[in-house]
Amino acid sequence: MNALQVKSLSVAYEEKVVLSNISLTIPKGLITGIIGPNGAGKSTLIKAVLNQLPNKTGSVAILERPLNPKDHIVGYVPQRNAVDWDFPTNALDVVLMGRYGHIGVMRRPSLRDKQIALNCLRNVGMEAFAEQSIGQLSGGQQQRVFLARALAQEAEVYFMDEPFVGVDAATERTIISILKELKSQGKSVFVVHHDLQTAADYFDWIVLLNKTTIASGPTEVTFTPDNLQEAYGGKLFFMDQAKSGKNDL
Ligand SMILES: Nc1ncnc2c1ncn2[C@@H]1O[C@H](COP(=O)(O)OP(=O)(O)OP(=O)(O)O)[C@@H](O)[C@H]1O
Repeated sequence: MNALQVKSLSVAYEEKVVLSNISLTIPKGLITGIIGPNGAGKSTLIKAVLNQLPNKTGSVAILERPLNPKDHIVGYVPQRNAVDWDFPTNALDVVLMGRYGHIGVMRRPSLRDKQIALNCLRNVGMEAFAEQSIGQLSGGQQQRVFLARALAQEAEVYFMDEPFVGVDAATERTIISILKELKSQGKSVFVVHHDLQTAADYFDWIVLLNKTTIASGPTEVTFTPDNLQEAYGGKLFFMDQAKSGKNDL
């Protein structure tokens, strides 16, 4: 079964076309990295797949079906800077929002929902911060809370937009081990990622993007100097520089 199938997807913001003729077929049960330079359209691709953008053509299927908001099969972790962290709420309530797909926005969460939410906070090492205002958490702690919210959705396919940005090494390890745990449960995870040094370790499958698809396939096939050169153009360096860490593109 395929986790994601995209056919001839194009997206424009007003007149400006930012994604052109994207076609992808990605099997279920993998951790996929979506990689490309700034402005390549990585976030736009996720938003288009999640039906959040009006101006698109082409088709998208998740687990072989068009996205149906009532299915709750998709979990989303937005970019951290896309979230209003001054919103007056605590960490537990943010995680409970992940349950709304199951309980409905008008109903009160049950004890079981609260237990699931607390469990998810525990999984990301944030149980002790359940009652803390989200605005008072550090960037990495906020990211962990958002990951917990996605876990609370109990989705089948996860889309995460740069979950490793601004987090320390311990948080990064926590996040990657959670992604691997999701994979071991047969779930599929899509991650927008910038760090080429870790990409080959983290991902089973890589989509290289620059306004259109440069490559999509198993990491060992797609993550090659030629494909990276094509995706990053003149901004690219050499693979051995990627390995030495001089890769912050
Ligand atoms: N709401 C918007 N209105 C108009 N243009 C937009 C909007 N959002 C993104 N764009 C443009 O679309 C293009 C793709 O942006 P997008 O954020 O998808 O790229 P990205 O690959 O995720 O970039 P980054 O790595 O910098 O986060 C960029 O040129 C950006 O300026």
